Amino acid sequence: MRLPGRLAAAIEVLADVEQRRRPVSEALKAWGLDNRFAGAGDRAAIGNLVYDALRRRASHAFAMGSDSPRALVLAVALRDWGETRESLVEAFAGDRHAPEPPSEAEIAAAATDLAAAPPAIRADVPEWLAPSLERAFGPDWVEEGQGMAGRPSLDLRANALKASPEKVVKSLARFSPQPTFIAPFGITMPAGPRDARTPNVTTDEGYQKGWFEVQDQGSQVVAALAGAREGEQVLDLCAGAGGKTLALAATMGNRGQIFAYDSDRARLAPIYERLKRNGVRNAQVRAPQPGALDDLVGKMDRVVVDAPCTGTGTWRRRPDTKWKLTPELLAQRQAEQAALLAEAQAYLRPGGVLAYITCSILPEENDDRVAAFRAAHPGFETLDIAQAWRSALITDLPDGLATPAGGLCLTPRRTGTDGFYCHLLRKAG
Ligand SMILES: C[S@@+](CC[C@H](N)C(=O)[O-])C[C@H]1O[C@@H](n2cnc3c(N)ncnc32)[C@H](O)[C@@H]1O
Repeated sequence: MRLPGRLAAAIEVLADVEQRRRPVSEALKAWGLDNRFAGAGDRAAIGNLVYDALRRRASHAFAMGSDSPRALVLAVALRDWGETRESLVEAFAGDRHAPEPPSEAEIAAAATDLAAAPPAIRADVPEWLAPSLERAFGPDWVEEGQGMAGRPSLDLRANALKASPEKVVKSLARFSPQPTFIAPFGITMPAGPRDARTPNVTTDEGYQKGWFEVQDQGSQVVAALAGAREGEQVLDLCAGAGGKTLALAATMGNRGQIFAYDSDRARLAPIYERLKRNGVRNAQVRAPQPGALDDLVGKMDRVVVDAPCTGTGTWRRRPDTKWKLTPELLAQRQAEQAALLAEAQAYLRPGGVLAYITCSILPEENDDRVAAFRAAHPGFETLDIAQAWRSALITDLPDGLATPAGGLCLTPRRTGTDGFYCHLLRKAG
C-alpha cells in the first residue's frame, strides 16, 4: 500500500474506534483481518498513524478546526510526518485507494500556529486535568504534557538470573539496541519516525530462553527502588502478570521468598509461564481466594503495592485512555489505592518497608494518597528517596524528580521513561 491507502485505512480505523467505542488495538486487529492483503509494514504504518492521531488529538483538532478521523489523520501526515502540499498531491495522484485529496483549506489549517491555543490544547491533555498537572509540574506542565504525547521507546530488562545486558544486546544486534541511561539492566530501542516498525523482540531466541523481558525503563527503576534484598520475605500485592515480580526476583538473586498475589485471576494467569521462562525459583503465586494471605500478616520485610491507577504515565503507549479518563474513574482508583495501602501495611513486620508504586503522574493518586495513609497510620515514616536511589541505582538522584511529600516521579520529559511514581514508607519497629 502507498501512503494514501494507509491514510484511508487509518481514517477507517479511527472512525471504528469512535463509533463502536472499542479499544484501538482491537479496531486495528479487526481491520487487519478484514484486509488480509495488507502486509506487516502496512499494518504497522496504519497503527502509527492512528496512535499518533490520538497522542496529539487536541492540538491536531485545534489546528484543523475539526476532530473528525479525516482531520486527525491528515494532521498527522502534515504536522508530524513531514508531508507537504506537494508531496501529498503527488502521492494522491492516480492512487485508487486514496481518500479525497486534502483541500487547500485543510493544508492551510495544518500549518496553524498553536502559540495562542489554550495551554491544555498545547499540552495535548484533557482540560479538566490541567490543574492537577500544574500542581504536579508547576510552570513546566505544558511541556510535560507534550512529552507524554510522543512515541515511546521499546525497553527491555536483561534478566540477571540468566543473562547480562551485553549478551542481550548481542542477541538483538539487528535492532541496534542501546543501554538505558538509568536502569542498570535496561536496554532500549528508540522509536523510529513515521512508519517505522517496532522490533518484534519476543520471537528472538533470547526471549524464549528468558534472557530478557519487555519492561519500560521507568518500571525497572521503580522495581529497583522497592529495594528488595536477597533473603527477604516480600509480598507483591498487585502482581498482575508479574512484571515487577520478575524484576524483584532478579534483584534478590532467587534468594528469599516473593509472594505474588493479585485479586484478578485472569491478570495473574500469565505469571506462571513468565516465572518459568525467567528461571525464577523464589516466587510463590497466591491465587485470589478468601484468606489467601492470612498467614503473611505481620511477617513481611517488604510489601510492594503496584497499585491500580489511571495509567496517565502510559499515555504514550495507550493514548486512547487519555481521552477516556473521567473524574469518576479517577475517584474510583483513589478509593482502591487507599484500601490497598490500608491492607498492605498489615502484612509488614515492625520495621518493614512498604513500596507504593503507580504508573500515574497525578498527585491525587500519588503524594495525596500517601499523605492520607500517613495521617491514618502515624507509625509510618517516609524513607529518603535520594538515598534509596543511590543504593539501588548507584548514581545520585537527578534534580527535580523528588515530589513534595518525599516520593519520586518519573516522566517521559524528565527521564525518557513512562510516568511512574514511587514512595517508600517504613513501619515503626
Ligand atoms: C498496575 S497493575 C499491576 C502490574 C504488575 N505489578 C506488573 O508489574 O506487571 C495493578 C493490579 O492491581 C490489581 N488489583 C486491583 N485491586 C486489587 C486488590 N484489592 N488486591 C490485589 N490486587 C488488586 C489489578 O488486578 C492489577 O493487576
